Amino acid sequence: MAFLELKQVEKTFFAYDSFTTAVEEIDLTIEEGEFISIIGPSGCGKSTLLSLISGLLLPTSGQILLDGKVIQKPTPETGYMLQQDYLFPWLTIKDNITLGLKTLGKTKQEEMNLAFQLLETLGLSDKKDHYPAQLSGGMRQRVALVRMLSTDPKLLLLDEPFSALDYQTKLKLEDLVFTTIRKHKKTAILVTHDIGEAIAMSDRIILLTGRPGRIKQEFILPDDLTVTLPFAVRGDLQFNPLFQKIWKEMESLESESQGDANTV
Ligand SMILES: Nc1ncnc2c1ncn2[C@@H]1O[C@H](COP(=O)(O)OP(=O)(O)OP(=O)(O)O)[C@@H](O)[C@H]1O
Repeated sequence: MAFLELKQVEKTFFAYDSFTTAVEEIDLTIEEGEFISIIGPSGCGKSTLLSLISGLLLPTSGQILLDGKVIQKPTPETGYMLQQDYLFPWLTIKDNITLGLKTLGKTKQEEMNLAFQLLETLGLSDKKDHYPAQLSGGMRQRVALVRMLSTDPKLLLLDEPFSALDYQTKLKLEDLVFTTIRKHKKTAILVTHDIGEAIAMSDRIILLTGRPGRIKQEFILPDDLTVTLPFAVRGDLQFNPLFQKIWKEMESLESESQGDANTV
């Protein structure tokens, strides 16, 4: 049985006099421990696909199964990390990272240990009594990473988590997120506009067509790159040819993209 399975998934958004099919005919299987990136032209349904996998949205047709069970609503089995950190400004870092645990009724010290261990590993233990506004953008995203992992979800959904950061911080955080996710043997799906980031971080890249997004092509990364830190992958001899190959495919898709919503 596959860890995560998408079967003929379609999502259409209906408005009063129009409809938009964001994704269609999505068949995808992801094994436990895999790191997948989803790339594609702007508006092709990448975020919609993550929302469907998270259970925040339901498919119009088709099915999504996690560990053989149909996903029908958001559950603690799935963690989400977004471009914005959405930390609560009135809570300290400690309270922000333990909020999810408290919501699940996990308030014992041993149930909170993972959160505090992660805070330490990510160099933030001296910030636990600070408020989000006192932290830099990179630190806040590290807190968001801790918050996502502290409830020990099986599946991690990363929706452009580095895109609001400056380039240097982004590269450092890529390494940190990669190491943390691999160390905890999590399955992760990253949505990104950055082909380089997809190559540097994943085992496999899924390229979607323009809207409605369908799977156009899969790129399986060479084994040696998948165990190399993202920053070092960017300097590897295999990086540029891979980048060029995917870039060419992306470029051909940009020109094929459809316009806006269809009118009923
Ligand atoms: N809640 C919604 N209601 C109506 N249409 C929506 C909704 N969410 C997304 N869409 C539409 O679905 C399509 C796909 O949007 P989505 O945000 O998933 O694409 P994306 O690939 O993540 O975009 P980008 O690359 O620009 O971040 C777009 O045409 C968008 O306008």
